[in-house]
Amino acid sequence: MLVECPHMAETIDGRALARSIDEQTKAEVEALVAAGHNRPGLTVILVGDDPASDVYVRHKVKACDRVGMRSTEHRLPASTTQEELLALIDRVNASEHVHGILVQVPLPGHIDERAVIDAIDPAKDVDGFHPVNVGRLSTGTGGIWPCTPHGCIKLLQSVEPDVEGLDALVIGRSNIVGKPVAMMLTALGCTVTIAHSKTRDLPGKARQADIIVAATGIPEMVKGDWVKEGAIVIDVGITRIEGKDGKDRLVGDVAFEEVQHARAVTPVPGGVGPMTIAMLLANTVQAALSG
Ligand SMILES: NC(=O)C1=CN([C@@H]2O[C@H](COP(=O)(O)OP(=O)(O)OC[C@H]3O[C@@H](n4cnc5c(N)ncnc54)[C@H](OP(=O)(O)O)[C@@H]3O)[C@@H](O)[C@H]2O)C=CC1
Ligand SMILES: Nc1nc(=O)c2c([nH]1)NC[C@@H]1CN(c3ccc(C(=O)N[C@@H](CCC(=O)O)C(=O)O)cc3)C=[N+]21
Repeated sequence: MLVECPHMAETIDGRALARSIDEQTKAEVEALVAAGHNRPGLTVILVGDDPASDVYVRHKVKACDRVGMRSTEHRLPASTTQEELLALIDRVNASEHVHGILVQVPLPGHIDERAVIDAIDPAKDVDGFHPVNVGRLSTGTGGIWPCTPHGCIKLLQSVEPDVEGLDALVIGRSNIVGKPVAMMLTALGCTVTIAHSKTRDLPGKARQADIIVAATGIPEMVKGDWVKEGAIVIDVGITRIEGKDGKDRLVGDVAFEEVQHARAVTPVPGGVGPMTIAMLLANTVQAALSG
């Protein structure tokens, strides 16, 4: 008997794409070292003992090893003062072995995140959060691009290299994901709508979109009937919830099973997350090359 196979969306493999970017990064690291440069190095600063941040920091340090980069970790107690943190940033700004600096966010409440980001040398700001890099992205004048949004764009372009003229909906307007990804899509020629918690008729707006980037942190908020047939869906959200078996599992902002009429969709885990780390390493090599 012939069974009609229902149309399935392509699941975009973020791990595979991250691996291929890592290979390129590794080759660039070795080329720099062969040319007599200091081995590219990343410093990760973690304040406090947030377990989720701890996992990410360990992932980052392991990833540095894989591509032959130096990595240093600074784990500071939650009681660290802003002055102490700023003094550490001054030191790593000045170190010739450190090409990239990442201060894990969120920071404890008594530390002013803005002041900390502003203190990082923009040339070493591999998160792309410093106002100089934000300004460079928004004016199309280079700079270091933030990792998660850049990873989203690479995933999108792996299915559709030419997005000019397409309608894109970005859900979320944070400085680290929503705003910069909207800026990148605009630069590529998309017509971009930025939605957030005050947006009216979000499902209606989503149905118009050729591209949806969901970055809210609300598990499975993007339902099947929000997504137009043939759209491309990039799921940035990561929420840890307790599964039916009592074990933790990660869910995205998109109801993955319901959007199989899309052209392509990124999974969680295995989509944007691994790409974020690959772009961090790529940014560190970029910083080492220009330093
Ligand atoms: N894969 C990765 O590498 C990364 C994943 N993440 C994940 O991405 C998600 C977003 O992160 P981040 O941008 O930092 O989060 P923020 O909490 O800073 O921003 C969330 C955004 O979603 C909007 N929002 C909240 N509720 C709704 C709603 N009901 N309808 C529409 N919009 C809504 C908010 O709107 P408003 O501004 O009006 O409040 C806000 O703009 C999180 O799950 C986070 O864990 C983040 C970074 C990296
Ligand atoms: N200064 C700063 N820069 C950041 O880039 C930054 C940050 N602070 N704070 C926290 C968020 C979150 N983030 C992630 C990175 C990798 C995965 C990742 O690798 N995720 C895997 C799963 C990992 C797991 O199993 O937990 C995946 O989606 O497949 C997820 C999330 C970076 N962030």
